[in-house]
Amino acid sequence: MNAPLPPDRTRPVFRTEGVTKVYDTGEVKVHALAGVDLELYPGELTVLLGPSGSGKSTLLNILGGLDHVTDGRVWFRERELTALNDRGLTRFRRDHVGFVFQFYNLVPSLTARENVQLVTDVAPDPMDPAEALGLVGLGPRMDHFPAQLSGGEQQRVAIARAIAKRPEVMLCDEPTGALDSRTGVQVLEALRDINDRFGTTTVVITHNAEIRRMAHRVIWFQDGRISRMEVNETRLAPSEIAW
Ligand SMILES: Nc1ncnc2c1ncn2[C@@H]1O[C@H](COP(=O)(O)OP(=O)(O)OP(=O)(O)O)[C@@H](O)[C@H]1O
Repeated sequence: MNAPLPPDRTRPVFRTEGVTKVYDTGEVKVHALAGVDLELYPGELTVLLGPSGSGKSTLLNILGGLDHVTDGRVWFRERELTALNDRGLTRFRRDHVGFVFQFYNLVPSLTARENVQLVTDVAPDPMDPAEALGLVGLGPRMDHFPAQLSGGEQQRVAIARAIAKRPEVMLCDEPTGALDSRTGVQVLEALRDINDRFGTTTVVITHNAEIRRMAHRVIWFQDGRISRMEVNETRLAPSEIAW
């Protein structure tokens, strides 16, 4: 494998302009995002940090086409996501985005391979499920059911499911949140490996500040705004990160 190229910062994959999100629950209005201007670049692995409620998940859901902005605009390459209807957003998600959440959302009655196959059956240019599971180190466990796998292994099945459709972006919300540090490191290694191999633009939300050391870029949120950004001159491998 050739050494992965550094992110190309001339042509963003995502661009947001003045994104705000207000949740109006009747009695109270919650300002989840209060004007976010951001660019994310091809091949970049970005870690989002910030206190609980600072807007990280809201932004990730908007980038992934799972939620709508209240104001502002979002582009995926040349396409304006904020101009798409629900059907357009569904197609965007299906064709371009792999999601990984804190809880793995695997179907318990299906094996690892069958869980991945749910996605590969409907994707235009998928990997073989066995290949995707091999990439996350689960080749030998392909025919096991979720209940026969550890939390870290189940999360790696979820990652295999997300990458099997060869998405350009991976959006990961607390992917290690339910895991101990040893299994968490294996999950981060799988994400880093996918990012290195395929140049998949990857966003990882975490509460664990140490994880920022594996990122190309770290973005801090505070009160619905970006409060700080930092490019890592040197990155650590997940195995060098301890928490
Ligand atoms: N569906 C919703 N309805 C009302 N308020 C919401 C909804 N979703 C999120 N919020 C509020 O929006 C704000 C931002 O939430 P968000 O989940 O984006 O924060 P976060 O930084 O990801 O937090 P955490 O780290 O705890 O996951 C919070 O005040 C939250 O309570």
